Amino acid sequence: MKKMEKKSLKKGDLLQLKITNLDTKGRAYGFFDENKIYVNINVAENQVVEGIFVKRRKKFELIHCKIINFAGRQNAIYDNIERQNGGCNYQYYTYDEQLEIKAGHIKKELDRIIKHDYIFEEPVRSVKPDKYRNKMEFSFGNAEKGGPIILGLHKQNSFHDIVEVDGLKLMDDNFNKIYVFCNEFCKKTGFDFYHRLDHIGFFRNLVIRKAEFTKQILVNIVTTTQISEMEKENFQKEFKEGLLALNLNDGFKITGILHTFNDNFSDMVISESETILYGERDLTEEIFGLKFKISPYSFFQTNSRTVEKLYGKVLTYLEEIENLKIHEATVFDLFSGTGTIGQIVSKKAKQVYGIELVPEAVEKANENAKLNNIQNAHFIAGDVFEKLDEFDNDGINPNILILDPPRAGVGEKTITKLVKYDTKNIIYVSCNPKTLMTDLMKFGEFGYRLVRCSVVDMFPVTPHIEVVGLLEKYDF
Ligand SMILES: C[S@@+](CC[C@H](N)C(=O)[O-])C[C@H]1O[C@@H](n2cnc3c(N)ncnc32)[C@H](O)[C@@H]1O
Repeated sequence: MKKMEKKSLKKGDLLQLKITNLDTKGRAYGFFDENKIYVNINVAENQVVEGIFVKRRKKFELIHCKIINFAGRQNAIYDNIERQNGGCNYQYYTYDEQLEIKAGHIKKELDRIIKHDYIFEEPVRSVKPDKYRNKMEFSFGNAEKGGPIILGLHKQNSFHDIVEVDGLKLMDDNFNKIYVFCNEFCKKTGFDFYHRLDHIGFFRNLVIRKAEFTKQILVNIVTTTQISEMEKENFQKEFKEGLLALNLNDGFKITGILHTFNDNFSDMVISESETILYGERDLTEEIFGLKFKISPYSFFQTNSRTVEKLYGKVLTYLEEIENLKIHEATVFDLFSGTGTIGQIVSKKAKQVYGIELVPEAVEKANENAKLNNIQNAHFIAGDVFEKLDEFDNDGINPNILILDPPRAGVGEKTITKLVKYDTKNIIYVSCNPKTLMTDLMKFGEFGYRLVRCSVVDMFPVTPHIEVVGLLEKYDF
């Protein structure tokens, strides 16, 4: 490898770097003169990358990278080399390697903060290592400033640039067909994409969701209202007809087409108003023998086939808690989304109460409970921290807490409130190891410690992984 003298390493230099490892966020790095240098493409250990050396936010980085030595991993390519998007950080690793590395990261982090014995179980594999996503959210934009409109994902490490993703292996063949159609269709309309800086333009996002087990697909096109009535009618008609003419595989059908309008300045996919162009607005998924209506904007785990393993783990931990008479227990399902965990658990427990921030998800949770003939699960809308007081006022106390917070974690303020229930056990489902660690430390201050945990790989090829932990209160 061509090496540079330490003193000559300066901004703009061309450098060749052998990759040492991937960090917990899936970013690859190597060392040059004992300095850690990150690269801005997806690569694996021992591969050699060539790029331009820069210093950004106190970090050393190589940009405009290309791989010049694949270290025998060339055949493991998961996504197009040039594209580098979709979060496919582990695209050069075999599935076994991915799982080992990701589980290893979690174990290392836990060992850093936990000084007692705990059980770290065998990692739970994703049912499918690719084509597993049940939701894809694309953006309209251009590949480079001034370029023509395209539909795709944001290029890795770029706020503005979009890359086309035909063939991305995170999505299945039906999603790809729909994506390709929409990408071509938008180009033919002659309408521009929404430009964030001057707030002008029409196309914003495309969201495709599916219910894996009932074979339903919802296509949701998100635009501004910057279009005349006549243009809108034509657009909607042709868009709908084009989608319905697609020949989908494996018995899947488009059961809903939605046109969402969003004139908000925020970059999030927000619905200010909607028109249903075809069929149903909601999807209905079936897991654990229960039906779940999912509205276009409510949370649902993105890997449907592995979700039973994740929730199954919660159920197993619950059933195996010593001295918990589960049939007599009141369970709090906090951060409950569409009420999936609460309803699955309700078959075992006496009562289940859920709290969820998104009112539409709560509406669906209660509707789903009715649909499934479940009478002992109730969901309320609001912030967990605030809404717990309502249960207190009604004299409702949990025997066990199940927490499945968003990436931000549970947080100190809410934990301080939760520990007052003095439950012997807490089950914590985490999608973000960083906030899991801070929350575990906080729970630790109140006498709770992790007794066992399991990582469940819901997101192959990406750096993300779910962790299910069982906490127990011990006597000081
Ligand atoms: C990881 S999801 C879990 C959802 C559900 N348990 C499931 O598996 O489908 C986290 C949920 O927490 C909700 N949420 C975020 N912040 C919240 C808060 N402060 N209070 C209540 N719910 C919140 C989100 O809307 C989201 O539905």
